[in-house]
Amino acid sequence: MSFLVLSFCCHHSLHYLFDNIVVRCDCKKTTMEQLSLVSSNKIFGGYQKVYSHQSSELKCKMNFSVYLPPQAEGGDVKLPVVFYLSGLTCSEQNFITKSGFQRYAADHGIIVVGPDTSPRGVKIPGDDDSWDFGVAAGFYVDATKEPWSTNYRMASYVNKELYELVQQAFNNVVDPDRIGIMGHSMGGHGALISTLRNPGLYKSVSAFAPICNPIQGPWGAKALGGYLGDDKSKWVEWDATELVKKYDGPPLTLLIDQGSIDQFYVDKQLLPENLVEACRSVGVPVILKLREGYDHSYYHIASYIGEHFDFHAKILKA
Ligand SMILES: N[C@@H](CCC(=O)N[C@@H](CS)C(=O)NCC(=O)O)C(=O)O
Repeated sequence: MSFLVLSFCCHHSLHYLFDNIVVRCDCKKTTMEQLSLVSSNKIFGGYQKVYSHQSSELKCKMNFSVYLPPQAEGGDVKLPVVFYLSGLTCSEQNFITKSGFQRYAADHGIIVVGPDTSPRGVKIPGDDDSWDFGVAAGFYVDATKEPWSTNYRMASYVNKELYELVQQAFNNVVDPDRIGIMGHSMGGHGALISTLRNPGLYKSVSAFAPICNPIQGPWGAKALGGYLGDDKSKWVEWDATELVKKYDGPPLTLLIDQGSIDQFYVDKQLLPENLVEACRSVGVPVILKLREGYDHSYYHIASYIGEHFDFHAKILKA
């Protein structure tokens, strides 16, 4: 069973232009010399690399992955970039070792960047007590509640620090006007809120089994309460279903991919139908693919990652 929902709207936002100018003026330049190469492996003609760097937003050392497709060799052509945000319990490794995305990134000539899922090694009491909060569960928000607010700033890390770093360190091959984002589960939600909160920053967005309406599910309530405090009026600012109702940026189509027997979908942690309903109510185009028999794992992602690269390539003109 699969179904498709499409509707259309067209908005423009001056905020985006203004925000972009502020972001670009506000940063220190990052060069390759400030990155340490952790690993480099040739795959499908390109190179899967992992770097580490000292993050100013998270105040700790972080790993991130970069796939440079064969088209990046020589450095004389500017390529699109797609960020990939992973889910709970993941590091930058899961996607690069399990999804097989490199075949499609190489076909289309797309650079792919994957951050870790939380600050690492900062040792906040209780940060590794559970798998759905703290370490490997940063939820791509900026925490405002102590003791998390100093380090747990994954939204600013991804959308400002890493976004700028990639453009600066790989400036010979990155086209700053063709940047998209995708993710899985917690990271699928991260991709959605990063796009909806920063209109125009990402030109294309897709998600596998995303948490779509975290204020309505147990994972979301635990994370948003923990990182933002008890005031639920603050939670809605980080909820994709709530944010889409207020979206006022460049035209966007959301691609959501959901396995039908995913335990977290069945348990109503993900709630994609709520997002589709919200998109419908405001005329934001959304495609929901329900994949019969697929679960929450990387077997689902590996099976459809090629379709997601086709989707991003079409929008980013790769
Ligand atoms: N640890 C959880 C599952 C966590 C989980 O499924 N994580 C997903 C993202 S939400 C994942 O990508 N796991 C890593 C992997 O499959 O490589 C459990 O035991 O129920």
